[in-house]
Amino acid sequence: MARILPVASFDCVVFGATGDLTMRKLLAALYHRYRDRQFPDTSRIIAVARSALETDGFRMRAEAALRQHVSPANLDEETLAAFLALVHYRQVDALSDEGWEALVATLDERPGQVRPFYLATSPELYGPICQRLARHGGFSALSRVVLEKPIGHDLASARAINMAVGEVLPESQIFRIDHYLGKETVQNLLALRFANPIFERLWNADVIDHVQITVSEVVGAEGRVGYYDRSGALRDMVQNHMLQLLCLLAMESPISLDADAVRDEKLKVLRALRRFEPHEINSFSVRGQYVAGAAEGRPVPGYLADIGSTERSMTETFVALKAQVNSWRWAGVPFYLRTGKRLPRKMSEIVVQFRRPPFSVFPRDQHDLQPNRLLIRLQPEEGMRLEMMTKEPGPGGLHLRPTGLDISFEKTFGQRYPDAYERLLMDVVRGNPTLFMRRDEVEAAWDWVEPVLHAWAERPEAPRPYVAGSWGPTAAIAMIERDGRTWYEGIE
Ligand SMILES: NC(=O)C1=CN([C@@H]2O[C@H](COP(=O)(O)OP(=O)(O)OC[C@H]3O[C@@H](n4cnc5c(N)ncnc54)[C@H](OP(=O)(O)O)[C@@H]3O)[C@@H](O)[C@H]2O)C=CC1
Ligand SMILES: O=C1O[C@H](COP(=O)(O)O)[C@@H](O)[C@H](O)[C@H]1O
Repeated sequence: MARILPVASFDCVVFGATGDLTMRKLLAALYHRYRDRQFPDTSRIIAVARSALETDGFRMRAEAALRQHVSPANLDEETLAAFLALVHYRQVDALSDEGWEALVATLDERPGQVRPFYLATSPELYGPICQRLARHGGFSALSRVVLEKPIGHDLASARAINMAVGEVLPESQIFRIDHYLGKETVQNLLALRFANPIFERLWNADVIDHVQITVSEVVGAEGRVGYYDRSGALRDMVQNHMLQLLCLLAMESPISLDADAVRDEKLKVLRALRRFEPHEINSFSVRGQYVAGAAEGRPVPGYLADIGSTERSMTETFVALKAQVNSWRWAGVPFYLRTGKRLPRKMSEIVVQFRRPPFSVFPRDQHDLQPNRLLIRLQPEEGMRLEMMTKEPGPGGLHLRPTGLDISFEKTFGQRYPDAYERLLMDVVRGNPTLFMRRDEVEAAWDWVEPVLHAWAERPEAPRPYVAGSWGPTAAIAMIERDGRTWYEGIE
């Protein structure tokens, strides 16, 4: 059974409360934690945005969002009503000086509460919000500020944001969230690697041939087109989620699970990533953009139609990269990263492919020996599978075939677990930053992706088209096949 460890009473101020992230994820996350009685009734959720709303009007929106995003099995009317009673709305424009005193006065009604400020707004507002909160006396020793990803648009803007926030708060009170770090299987990577010596002994270039990380989505850019068209897949997914996964796979054992010990090791990986030279970009990266095709059996428009544009857009909705970590452990082991919208299915998977046997006693013309693979599935149905060659049971000679040793977390542990936002929000209240990104990590990640962004910006050719519902441009397949390898298309 998952143990629910209660947290202290808090006033969680959510900036960007009328936005997509709050409505789809944050309210539902807080509701679930309340339903499990993880936080007391003395807590409050103070929703903030520019929209002219009263608390009652916001509660109606919040209720509609919860009915849409919480499964009926988890939505009971009494708990819903009690949860909504904890929600309050304050109208504040982050860029004006009005409304702050009233907001701070609300917080000062309960000075002993933990004060998370969740900034679910565009990153340009992180500095102004923190500076105004400081000026109006909104921060206490129990405050923590949560910054959503991406932090900035490039290295310079990330540094500027980190600087502006760092001027008014110490690093220990800044929580840069990457919700992938809150996913069950992602945390399980630490257990897999550092609680199981059988894997750790094999975790190096002597035994591992290559690693693949795929985060594929069926959805297009719809709903968030303004943001997405300025961002693209490299900034939206690779700079943060995918590099964090790569770090957890490639890092050395931390000296403890202390937040800085873990983050120090991740930082070393980011700094060890081989930087791309401009002339290598075409060999080591592919960018694509979906055109009309199909998703889940239905026709869907292309990206340009989704963003309502008749002109070409240079925004990539797909990216594939071949990364390399310059270290003794990983020398010569490519890490292939691939992510995109409008791919055939929603799946986040890591494939660790081991080397082939150096010599086979089984005649080649009769036995196709597949390499061992460790598949780590983040979603859907979190779990792991070790693929091994086994003899088909029964008489009739020796026939080999790949078989999987499976661990499905749901089947094994059989219960609902808090999702990433639920877990990370509770970590914020506890003041535990282990699963959050430190400033230097974010900047090192930008530093690595920037040469790709620059090289793409300088090239006149648009991202390569791919049909919605396919696995991206054929150039991405060619990129890995040039190395004699193939993309793994997911556990069936
Ligand atoms: N949506 C998602 O799935 C994810 C989002 N993120 C990140 O979360 C953040 C929010 O994203 P998302 O919810 O999609 O964005 P939205 O555009 O949907 O929402 C933005 C919110 O900010 C508010 N806002 C805008 N300007 C101001 C201002 N001057 N003062 C106060 N509030 C303001 C808006 O409300 P109003 O107009 O009423 O002021 C709205 O509530 C972004 O940084 C994004 O990158 C990260 C991961 C996933
Ligand atoms: O941060 C983001 O993540 C989502 C994908 O998250 P997942 O938990 O559903 O895998 C992505 O759709 C979005 O574009 C991006 O901003």
